[in-house]
Amino acid sequence: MFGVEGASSETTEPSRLILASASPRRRELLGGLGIPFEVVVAGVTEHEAEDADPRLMVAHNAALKADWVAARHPEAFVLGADTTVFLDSTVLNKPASLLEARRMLRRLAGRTHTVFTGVALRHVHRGVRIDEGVTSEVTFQAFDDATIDRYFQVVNPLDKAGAYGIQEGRELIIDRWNGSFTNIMGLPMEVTKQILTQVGLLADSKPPAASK
Ligand SMILES: Cc1cn([C@H]2C[C@H](O)[C@@H](COP(=O)(O)OP(=O)(O)OP(=O)(O)O)O2)c(=O)[nH]c1=O
Repeated sequence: MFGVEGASSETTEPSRLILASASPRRRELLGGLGIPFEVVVAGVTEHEAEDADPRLMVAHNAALKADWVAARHPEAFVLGADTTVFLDSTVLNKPASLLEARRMLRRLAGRTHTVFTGVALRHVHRGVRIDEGVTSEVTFQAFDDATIDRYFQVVNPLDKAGAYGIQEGRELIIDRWNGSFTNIMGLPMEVTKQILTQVGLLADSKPPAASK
């Protein structure tokens, strides 16, 4: 986890939550919490450079998406996130073509890389600005081009950072991972739950302390 800063204040305004993301994976993961939310996609251009610091890049992009939507919905909580893959000092974002996707998978094969996700929660009227970051490590099997062909038949790599999705077809390419699985999918739920609990959108799930 990296970079925590937050504040919240009580008002009588009813709480509304917006997910600032077009990602179906983030929608599905947040939906699993059982709290109502809407989706508004931010009209921003993300900063994506191969030589960027991945920690700063995902934090910047998550904040960019959340801030854009929060400025237009100042009465709502807005959650933004950004995910990237990092190997050998290089950021691997979404591939622009199947050829680039193939090159990314060849590069990741047989190696361990890091997945970074930045999460930002905003509420303009309540002065809430919370920024969090999570990393996980993923080790790929050593596979050949025939495996990449099979993988592309089950997974669309083009909308995914690093050209893969841990949630589908992982038996073909992934050996093991360390850390949050949902971080690798695009929204680390452990930290997301913690943030939403902090601002009162989610009930504290910790069992009450035993009384003597
Ligand atoms: C590494 C990895 C990434 N991904 C996805 C998560 C993200 O959707 C995507 C990274 O791109 P992002 O820019 O983080 O997200 P997005 O463009 O899909 O959605 P938005 O910006 O509107 O929030 O890669 C997986 O689904 N599985 C994986 O294993």
